[in-house]
Amino acid sequence: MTERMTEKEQLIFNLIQKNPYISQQELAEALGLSRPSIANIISGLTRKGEILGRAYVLNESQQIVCIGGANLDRKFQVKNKAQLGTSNPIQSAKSVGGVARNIAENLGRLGMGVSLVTACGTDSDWSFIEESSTLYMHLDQVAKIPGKSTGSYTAVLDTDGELIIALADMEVYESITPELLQKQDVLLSRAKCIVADLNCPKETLQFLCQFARKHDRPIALIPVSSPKMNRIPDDLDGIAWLITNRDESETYFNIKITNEDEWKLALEKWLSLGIANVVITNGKKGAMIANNEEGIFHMPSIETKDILDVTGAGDAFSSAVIYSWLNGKNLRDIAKAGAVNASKTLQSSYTVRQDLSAAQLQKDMEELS
Ligand SMILES: Nc1ncnc2c1ncn2[C@@H]1O[C@H](COP(=O)(O)OP(=O)(O)O)[C@@H](O)[C@H]1O
Ligand SMILES: O=c1[nH]cc([C@@H]2O[C@H](COP(=O)(O)O)[C@@H](O)[C@H]2O)c(=O)[nH]1
Repeated sequence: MTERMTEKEQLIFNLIQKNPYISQQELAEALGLSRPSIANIISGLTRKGEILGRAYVLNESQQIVCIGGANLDRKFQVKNKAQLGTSNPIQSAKSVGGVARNIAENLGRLGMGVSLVTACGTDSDWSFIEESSTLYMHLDQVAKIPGKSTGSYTAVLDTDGELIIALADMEVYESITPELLQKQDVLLSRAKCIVADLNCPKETLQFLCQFARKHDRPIALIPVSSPKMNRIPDDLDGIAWLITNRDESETYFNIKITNEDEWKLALEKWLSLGIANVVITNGKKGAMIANNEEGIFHMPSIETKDILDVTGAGDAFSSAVIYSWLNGKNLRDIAKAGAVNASKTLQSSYTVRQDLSAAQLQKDMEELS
């Protein structure tokens, strides 16, 4: 039988119950007792089994908060020339994807503390994503929306692996509203960096950019496809990073990038909108990176043989850029880390390379220079 609590023990017990984070000093002041007597009473409560332990409240300021898509990716590759209007024999594969989730996994594997904020259904697709992601990121802030399907991306490929059609069911991300994110204001206001993909609705991205400005937090925007470029916030002033590919920049500015001068001009256009650092990747042609202090650099792509799967190369690039920037590297090294991580990801059949770690990326950078 448990021993009864004394009157003072009961008072302290009630105060701790109301506020589990109350300090001994605060208890002492509230009850007009000395701090050592509070300590004695607390050990009495512990001995009696009324207090089981003390929780550590972690300062989450080191978290990178990734906001956006967590999809189930399905790949269907036809075995013979594709024929419309009939059934085609295929080989199928499924894996976890979604730009924000892919970046969160890359950063988690690189040893950073990461939280993913997304919306999902209460279905088996989410269980699969959760199981594959949980080792690399916190998933406590995921909003489960009953009746909605978890996001999915389905690619139908021809016999050489070229895309015939991709089908994107991303409706659930309409639930990533400013109201949903307001509930995460503590997490967001302490974030080491906010990374948002354009699966989020425009008003959410506008809210995040304003929030980042108000709380002086760096924010990186990552487009996911050309059609979603109309979600780019109207006011880009003070955005820390925008990492786009050629198509997305062409769509946004309604231009064509056919040579290095046009490529540079597009970077200058982004910088003139007030973004601090910009990247435009261009497949095999590499990437151009720029900011107002260091200028514009071209980082050629790394010659990559034995490409197994192109999915995730862009996300690997973006992740290594954010990681190297947070580690204080200069623009050239940042771009190089991006190119190296993308090249190694192309040689992996996984969307996020399974051998990625901070030490491995460092080794790859030394090998490929
Ligand atoms: N065929 C390739 N060979 C070597 N590197 C590549 C190749 N394709 C892409 N990359 C690397 O991946 C980066 C992103 O590729 P890109 O196709 O521009 O992005 P996304 O996949 O987002 O469309 C490039 O800047 C380059 O470093
Ligand atoms: O509208 C979207 N399309 C595609 C993706 C994701 O983008 C990744 C494919 O990237 P890439 O296009 O770089 O291969 C996949 O994991 C897919 O889930 C996404 O988040 N949103």
